[in-house]
Amino acid sequence: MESISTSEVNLFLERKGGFKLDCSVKFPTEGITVVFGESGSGKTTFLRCVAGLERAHGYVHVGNELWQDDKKNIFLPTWQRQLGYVFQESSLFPHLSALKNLEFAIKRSKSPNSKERMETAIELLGIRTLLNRMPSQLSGGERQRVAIARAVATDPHVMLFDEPLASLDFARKVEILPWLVKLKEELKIPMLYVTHSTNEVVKLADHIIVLEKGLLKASGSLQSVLSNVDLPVKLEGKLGVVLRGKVINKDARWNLLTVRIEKFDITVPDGGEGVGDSVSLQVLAKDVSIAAAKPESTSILNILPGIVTQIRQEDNHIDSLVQIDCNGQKFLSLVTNKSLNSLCLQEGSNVWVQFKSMSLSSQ
Ligand SMILES: Nc1ncnc2c1ncn2[C@@H]1O[C@H](COP(=O)(O)OP(=O)(O)OP(=O)(O)O)[C@@H](O)[C@H]1O
Repeated sequence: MESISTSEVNLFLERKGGFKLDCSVKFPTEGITVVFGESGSGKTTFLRCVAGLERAHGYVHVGNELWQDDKKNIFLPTWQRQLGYVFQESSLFPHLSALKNLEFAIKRSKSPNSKERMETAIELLGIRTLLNRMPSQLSGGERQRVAIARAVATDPHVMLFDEPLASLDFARKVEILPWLVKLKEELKIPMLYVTHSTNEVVKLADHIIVLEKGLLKASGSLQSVLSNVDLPVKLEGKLGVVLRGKVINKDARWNLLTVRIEKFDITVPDGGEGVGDSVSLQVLAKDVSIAAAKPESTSILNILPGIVTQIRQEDNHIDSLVQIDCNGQKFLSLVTNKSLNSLCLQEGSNVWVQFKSMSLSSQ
């Protein structure tokens, strides 16, 4: 089949209870596309319709897979869709060891390379030492890693995750996130990932689909959606952007890290990461301030030159949301209209952006 660079999903469904899903969206064929929204916004319904577990009207073309096209009378049942589905609960067979769970899954898959695939899955999720254990002998996080490996072992062309970390405590979530990052880097297949967790969005999302009451509120790259001042998407009620970079230096004296974000470096508190580690950082609009001239003798460690690219007045008539471009990286800053006026800020103004290192959380 011809290779395409964009996936496209158009879904329309109306439930008796009054819920309506009406969403037409495109997203990339690689990386993690997070489906984000409040409880009841239709995230799980969206995923189930993509998988064919529930039937909506529309069109489902993910990666190179055409699974539904109502105009051409195409609707593949779920078992004919080469997908891996990971649920909130691990759903492992309790009477089978981790290994037997994997073997059971590959027996049912159509992949000719199933043995190789299983090896890859075991490696990718780091579960070799867990293979002989029964699910009851695994921690919640380990169970979920085995469940993800089981899905990967079936040689899926698309991975679908429905809040896979929701039933885990914070420590287990933190433990499993790096495995998901590794999975996305190695597998290079489309992954749709349902969550309402800010931490998971910050850490995993390349692209984001935001649903609100069954309707598409926003979609695009994580950067473009979070830095949009016209239709701001809040994570846990907070506006801000996400920076991704690599640790390039550890300053043991002050317990600080230098993180390289493409074309500039920032300083953040040392959370135990090593040089070379990838980190994701959320920078909240309320923690970013703007100066018209380069601040001297300041306690703020992160100071970057930038250009004001957009300004939008907030409804409260007190603040404005300002978008600043710092060498290709967009920031948002919430400033009072009074400051906006006294600094004579307008689109195109050259400014200095500053944010405290302590306002960042590396993960
Ligand atoms: N099987 C079902 N039958 C009828 N209504 C359902 C069913 N499943 C979900 N709904 C309803 O459909 C709407 C969307 O639910 P959905 O589970 O897709 O939302 P969600 O964003 O995934 O929510 P959550 O984050 O709480 O899981 C809700 O109003 C829900 O009550």
